[in-house]
Amino acid sequence: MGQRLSSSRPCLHAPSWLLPQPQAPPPPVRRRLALLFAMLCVWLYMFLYSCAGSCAAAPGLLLLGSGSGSRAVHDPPAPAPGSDHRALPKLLFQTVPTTPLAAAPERAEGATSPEEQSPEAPDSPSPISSFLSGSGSKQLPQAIIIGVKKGGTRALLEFLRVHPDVRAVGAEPHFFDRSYDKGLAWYRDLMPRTLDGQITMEKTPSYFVTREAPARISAMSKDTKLIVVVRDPVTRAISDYTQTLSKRPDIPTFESLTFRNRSAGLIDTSWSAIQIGIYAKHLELWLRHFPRRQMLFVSGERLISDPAGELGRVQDFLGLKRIITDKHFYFNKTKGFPCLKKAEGSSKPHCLGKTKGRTHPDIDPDVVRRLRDFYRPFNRKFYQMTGHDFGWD
Ligand SMILES: Nc1ncnc2c1ncn2[C@@H]1O[C@H](COP(=O)(O)OS(=O)(=O)O)[C@@H](OP(=O)(O)O)[C@H]1O
Repeated sequence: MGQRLSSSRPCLHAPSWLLPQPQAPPPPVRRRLALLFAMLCVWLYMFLYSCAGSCAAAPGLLLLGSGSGSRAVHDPPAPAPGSDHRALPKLLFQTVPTTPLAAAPERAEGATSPEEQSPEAPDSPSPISSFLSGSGSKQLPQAIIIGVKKGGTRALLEFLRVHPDVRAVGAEPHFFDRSYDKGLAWYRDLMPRTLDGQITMEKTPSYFVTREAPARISAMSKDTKLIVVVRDPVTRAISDYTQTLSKRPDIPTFESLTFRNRSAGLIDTSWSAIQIGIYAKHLELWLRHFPRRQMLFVSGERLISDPAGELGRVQDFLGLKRIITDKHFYFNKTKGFPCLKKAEGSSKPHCLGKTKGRTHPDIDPDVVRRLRDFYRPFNRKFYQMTGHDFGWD
């Protein structure tokens, strides 16, 4: 273009200084402008591309949003000496009460923390992602984090959402336990839009202990992949209690709630904080509807000590490219937990909210020991059922 301009000048048969000043900037400037424009286009393209699957989390855009947004063990379970192993067979074959936790006092005040419904976990697509996913559609989830309460389910979902091929509803839908009568169309409408190749996910930790959930999820799709984040049941129970205590500071002590009869050493298995941790019993019901290969058990402890390692297993299980790696995490000393260097749809570091990673009250070591003895046979059974020793004993 620069050449054409200069070659046209002699045609005017006039000295160049007599010619009118050129309208367009000199060629190098135009070249630079063109380059700048091209770079802007590339940047814009990359921005829109990265937003297609993730801008739902960009708070500034939400207002404009239009939609809703080891070791393998094969040994037989061996009850430890002194443990309450008499309870094992009975509990394993007992049916879990209908929506058991809903009936428990802890559930009355809501199992979900405010975080579960807060904008920290938004699920509405941004205008940009809506624009780009105009061809996208809402799908029923192909994978669900079904539990366990206080296992680390929020951390797992927030970490997974970094993956461009994962779209997840932020709040807990509680469809298969509380809202099943609303129907699958209602449930699907809660989901974010997805493009081809993207996976739709949700997490509701109470599903794991809801008797009807396995059959209901299987009726939706037998192929649904199920993820369970499990954590030492004793620590889990204390975490559960800590959450309740934060809302109702007047509740009895953990120690007194633990026992039906303390001097007789009888553990109160009707207390949901205790019952949820009998993982083997709950798992039995799931295995009646789903093959084990369709379930992934994530260690809540390793999710803290090695988040990238656990996320690697989860990505493999979901058939996703391993995109989330160590590079995505840093350890935040103040929080005392791993955090994301960049949250989904943001360039800022992101730790989970203050309801995650609470300080637990000190519990009488004797009660902790008794609980460890109580859970040991159930844990062993669980290791055997899952093929993984989670190392809680
Ligand atoms: N990265 C990171 N940051 C903060 N917290 C983390 C993280 N990874 C796992 N955890 C643990 O997650 C526990 C809460 O579990 P859930 O998210 O499943 O709780 S809930 O059932 O949804 O209420 C929470 O339990 P508490 O420590 O008892 O608060 C944490 O220990």
